[in-house]
Amino acid sequence: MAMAYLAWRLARRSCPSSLQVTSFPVVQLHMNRTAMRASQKDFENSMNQVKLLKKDPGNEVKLKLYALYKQATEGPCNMPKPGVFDLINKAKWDAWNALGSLPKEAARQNYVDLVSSLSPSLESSSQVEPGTDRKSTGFETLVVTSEDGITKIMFNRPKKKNAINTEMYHEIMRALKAASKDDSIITVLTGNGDYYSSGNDLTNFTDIPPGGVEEKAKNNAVLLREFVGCFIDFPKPLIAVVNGPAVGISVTLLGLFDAVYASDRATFHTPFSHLGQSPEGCSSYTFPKIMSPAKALRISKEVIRKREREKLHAVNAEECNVLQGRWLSDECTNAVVNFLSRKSKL
Ligand SMILES: CCCC/C=C/CC(=O)SCCNC(=O)CCNC(=O)[C@H](O)C(C)(C)COP(=O)(O)OP(=O)(O)OC[C@H]1O[C@@H](n2cnc3c(N)ncnc32)[C@H](O)[C@@H]1OP(=O)(O)O
Repeated sequence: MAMAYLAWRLARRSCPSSLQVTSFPVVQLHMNRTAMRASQKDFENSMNQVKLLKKDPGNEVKLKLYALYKQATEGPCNMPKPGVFDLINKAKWDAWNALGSLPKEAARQNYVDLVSSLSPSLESSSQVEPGTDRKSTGFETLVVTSEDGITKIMFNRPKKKNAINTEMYHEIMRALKAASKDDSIITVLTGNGDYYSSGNDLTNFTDIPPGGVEEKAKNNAVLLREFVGCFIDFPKPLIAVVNGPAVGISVTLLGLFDAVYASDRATFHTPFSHLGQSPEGCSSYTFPKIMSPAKALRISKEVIRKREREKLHAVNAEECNVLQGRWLSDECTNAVVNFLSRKSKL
């Protein structure tokens, strides 16, 4: 696909030609137990943070925290369904049961992310006066700043071409959730260094859980669906400043932005035939239909997006289901093994 042409087309919201179809690999290597112990530690820290919250987060959030806590510690809902007049326990049962078969690992991470979005440090930062420069700490893979009504989320793994690893997926979701509630008017995503982003970090598929590659593919499909869902539901004008080459999901998500500005170093690459991947980021829906002009105002975005939100979530779910299967194919596994071992041949 001609990169400059796609940059122009994305910016002009017209639609490029067709998408190539490939799938994604899952490689059988050693499980990273340290990473799992760290997330358990984060989980325990978050449970303590909940007790320090300065204000009541409200029943909806408390029910979500309860449900994620139970899912993370006990797995799928195993309580008998309370009677209709047992309102409190029925509400708790409904919240927990709604998580279905969400893996404990994912529930634990979601619990940590939710508490982080409520944590006192973020709460105090949302009280910062407009117009002051604020660099949000608490992110390992991003630099988040907010000034003059603009919250900027900058991918900050320049040594890895801003490849998006699991931590970065969660941090981008957390930053978007905070940006949706802060005092900014618009949110801008861009990259630090010479790349905007080289897309999914291909080592994401190397820490195989006890359930094997099928569980990994399922966990990644759950992560991808939640990640893309954050972009579908983001309420404010979302702007991409593509400062350099963009690859994979960092390109396919652009169809959910309200405006895309491309520097003269920007290129847009979707290596689907090379990696064997089916579309993600709702691109199977947005790319073929992007014709309307970029909408800068929040209200017009809501008018347009609310008609499509349900459809976009359905497209996201279907893309994730297809990807979950494709990630198990030999062609994808070979493609990523070749990438990850390429330098060892030098
Ligand atoms: C769970 C949700 C899944 C959602 C699925 C999404 C679909 C996708 O996003 S598919 C697209 C995946 N991305 C790629 O295939 C790009 C892979 N990278 C490359 O082809 C090259 O690195 C690139 C052309 C981007 C840059 O090439 P160079 O300029 O030659 O730099 P290097 O290759 O030396 O890269 C420097 C450094 O970064 C590491 N790197 C870069 N991109 C990735 C990546 N996507 N995943 C993992 N690591 C990446 C690269 O390995 C180098 O690391 P070191 O060797 O340690 O220096």
